[in-house]
Amino acid sequence: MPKRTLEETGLPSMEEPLADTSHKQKKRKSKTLPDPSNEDGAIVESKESKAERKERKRQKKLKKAEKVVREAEPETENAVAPVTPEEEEPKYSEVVVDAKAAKRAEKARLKALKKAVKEANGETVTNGEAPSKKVAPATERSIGTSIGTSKGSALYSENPELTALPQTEIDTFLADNFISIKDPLSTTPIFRPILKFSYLPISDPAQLKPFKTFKAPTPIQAAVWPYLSAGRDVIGVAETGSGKTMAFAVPCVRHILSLPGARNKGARAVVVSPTRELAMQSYEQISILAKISGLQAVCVYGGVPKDEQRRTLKTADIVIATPGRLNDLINEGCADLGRAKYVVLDEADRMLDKGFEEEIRKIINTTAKERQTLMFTATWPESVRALASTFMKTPLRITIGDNPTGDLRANNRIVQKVEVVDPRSKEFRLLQILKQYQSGEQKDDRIIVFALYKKEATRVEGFIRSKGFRVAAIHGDLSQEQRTRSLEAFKQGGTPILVATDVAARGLDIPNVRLVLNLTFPLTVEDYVHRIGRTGRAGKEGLAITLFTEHDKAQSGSLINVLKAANQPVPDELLKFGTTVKKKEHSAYGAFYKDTGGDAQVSKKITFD
Ligand SMILES: Nc1ncnc2c1ncn2[C@@H]1O[C@H](COP(=O)(O)OP(=O)(O)OP(=O)(O)O)[C@@H](O)[C@H]1O
Repeated sequence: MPKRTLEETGLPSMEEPLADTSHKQKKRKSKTLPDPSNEDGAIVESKESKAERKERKRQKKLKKAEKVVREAEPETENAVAPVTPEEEEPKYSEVVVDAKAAKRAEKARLKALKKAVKEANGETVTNGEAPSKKVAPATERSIGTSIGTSKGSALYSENPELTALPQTEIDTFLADNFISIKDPLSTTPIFRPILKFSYLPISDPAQLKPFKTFKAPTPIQAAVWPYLSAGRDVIGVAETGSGKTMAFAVPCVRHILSLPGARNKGARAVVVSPTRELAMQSYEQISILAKISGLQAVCVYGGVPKDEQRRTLKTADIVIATPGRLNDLINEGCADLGRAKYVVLDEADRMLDKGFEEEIRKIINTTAKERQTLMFTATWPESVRALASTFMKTPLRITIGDNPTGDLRANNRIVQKVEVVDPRSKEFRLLQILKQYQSGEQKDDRIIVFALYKKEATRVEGFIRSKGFRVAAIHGDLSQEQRTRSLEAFKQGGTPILVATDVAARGLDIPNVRLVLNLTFPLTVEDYVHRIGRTGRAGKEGLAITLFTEHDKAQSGSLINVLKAANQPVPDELLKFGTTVKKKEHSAYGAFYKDTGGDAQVSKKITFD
């Protein structure tokens, strides 16, 4: 296994101009020769050479510190080649303009190195401050900004008001929201969560505009923003509807703004989404932030002509895309991601699953080597974890919810009802439920009915319409135009019922969906969690009804675990199908089985403003 280099740790490099004193060393030799003007021929040191001796000692110290860092770093399988600075990155020598400033900077660098060494050893660096069990003291946090950053990328310094908050407030926030931060570089969290929008490291207050209707950052936003701002690779796992899009969008814009060079000259960041509709939705949200800062975004997805996408790709700073069309455009030479250093996989477990994995690998291989890679999702099965790490550099995993191991959890504000039914009585029951939830004052309430197959969705849509309900459908047998029209009609309220396949299971953020009805159970329980996550979003309550038949019994164990973890009732008929959980299989990592006995731990409710 290759050893990690110091640059991979994000620590300042010995190769940087300030540390390069080899020319001085040569000079020193010539200056310490006997001085001909000195009669006894003794070696006389000039004032300058004293300074140089100091410099040599300092260099020795630095080397020693670097050695300790190297030895303290764990070996990782996904170690990558040292970062090569890009032409456009600022040269350290340009930043340091005079000798005094250079000295100061060098002193700070040495201090940072020492602290990083201690951190790498798992020691708490207190620097005179009271040590904390949960979040490192402020001085250490600011040192941490240099860890894991790609060269020249934006560094994060904590807002002084946040630094001044008592540690108890931080601890309470972390505990109340079940925020777990697993960092291979530090045993204690380096950064405090950004508890208020005003603590965000942004210079232009106009950038806070999109948040004016929100009370505070959601837990995932608060927890990931500092780390993403510091340039770290992050896996963010948080329940459906908890604001993950803004969690990666805000640091994305900040990252691009921190880069030198002109804007609107091509891709600096790329966000990959599994479905066209989700890509469009993320594009809309990201565009709002981007425009405020004079940045341009483009949405690249299949099923529509390429011309406009080709044209916009030439100038757009942020590319939001589905994998197939993006690869098409890369192959055509119309999408150049060579300077994209901020790479996001949204719905990451889906993107790493069979079918998408190859596409994703191709895309990531065309992005900048020294990129920052982010993965966000509400479900993080073991089957993709090892694969994910091959794309990332010492990633942190930030999990929201009382499942620090990243177990499957549904949103706790969703009431989940499971009815075990005879497959032949499903349509009858569907009709009963629609009548119950779409009568009188409730007639405009939004309901999503999930089917498994495209043909099934077409048939169910026709059946519902024949009973006099206003209904639209979204699935892969429809043209993109029809899909967009259906979704728009559902969002606007013209058709309150939407029949969908799993193309609509993930990510779609449609306000006030009253009920999600699973007419046919999905292929995986992860998909179940995403489907029901279309209701109960942004802190609201939701309802999901699932018709479960004997055909779905292979999933009963996993479903029972999800129900129990969310403190939901488990019908006896469901228990009869058994509690064995078949772990998801990945082509590269195989399957294994686990009998849980259905005793998943019960999770607690997380409050969400
Ligand atoms: N800080 C906040 N406070 C309140 N609402 C927010 C906040 N941030 C985002 N939201 C809103 O929460 C809703 C859900 O956000 P988003 O779609 O990003 O969720 P998500 O976590 O990505 O969900 P999913 O896992 O289903 O993709 C959106 O309507 C968004 O505008």
